[in-house]
Amino acid sequence: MIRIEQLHKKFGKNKVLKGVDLTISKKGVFAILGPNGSGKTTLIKALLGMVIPDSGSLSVGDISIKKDWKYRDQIDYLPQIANFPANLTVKELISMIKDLRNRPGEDKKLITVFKLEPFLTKKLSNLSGGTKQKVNLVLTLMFDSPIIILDEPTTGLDPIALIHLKKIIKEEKSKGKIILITSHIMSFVEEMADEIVFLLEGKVYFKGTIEALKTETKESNFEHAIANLLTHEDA
Ligand SMILES: Nc1ncnc2c1ncn2[C@@H]1O[C@H](COP(=O)(O)OP(=O)(O)OP(=O)(O)O)[C@@H](O)[C@H]1O
Repeated sequence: MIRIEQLHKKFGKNKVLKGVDLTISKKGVFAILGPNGSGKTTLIKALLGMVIPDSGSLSVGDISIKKDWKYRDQIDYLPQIANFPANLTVKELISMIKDLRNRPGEDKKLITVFKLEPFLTKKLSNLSGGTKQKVNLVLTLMFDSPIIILDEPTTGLDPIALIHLKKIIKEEKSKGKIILITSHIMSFVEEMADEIVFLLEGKVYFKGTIEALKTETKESNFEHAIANLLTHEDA
């Protein structure tokens, strides 16, 4: 259960979140969408305690974020840009993250799925972008937490890795988890998301299923339905 009420956040004069209300009470995949700079990452970071809101309340699993930081242990988070320590090997990084989280972590299956064995002893600075993203995914998905937050998970992935990622997301969903995803790849969103949360002008402009969005915008095509929301902004 995630509950966000009247969340406000500005950076200097830039008011990014202007009263976001969002409740997610059931399992499923929720796509946080919105144009560049609409505050998707800021919202996610607020949920993780990495951005301190100016006002509003956030709770995860009935625990208010302000009162107790232990809630973070329930969340597995994939950052949009992973800044890995350049001189560590993949193996060293995986073991460091396990130590930091003080949890065992099921990395072996993920390493096999993403074919990372040949890279385990390689330094992170020597990996390609897509391989780094696969490592990023292993670090996130190895801990079986009830909430998963993936910020642009498809970045740099080849088609085979993408198929595996989609399979993993579906498996995690079937375990009853809440999965939040941001992505600009509409085909990925359409295939994966149970609900869309569309941020615009600092608020949740639309929340509902893809079918509901299509009905509301009178568009049978998902990409056009999203574009329709944006056209309304310009109007
Ligand atoms: N630490 C920060 N300091 C100053 N401004 C920031 C900071 N973080 C984000 N912003 C600004 O807040 C706004 C929202 O950024 P955010 O990264 O949340 O958007 P986004 O919806 O995730 O965008 P994108 O789709 O491009 O990833 C942008 O104008 C950004 O420049």
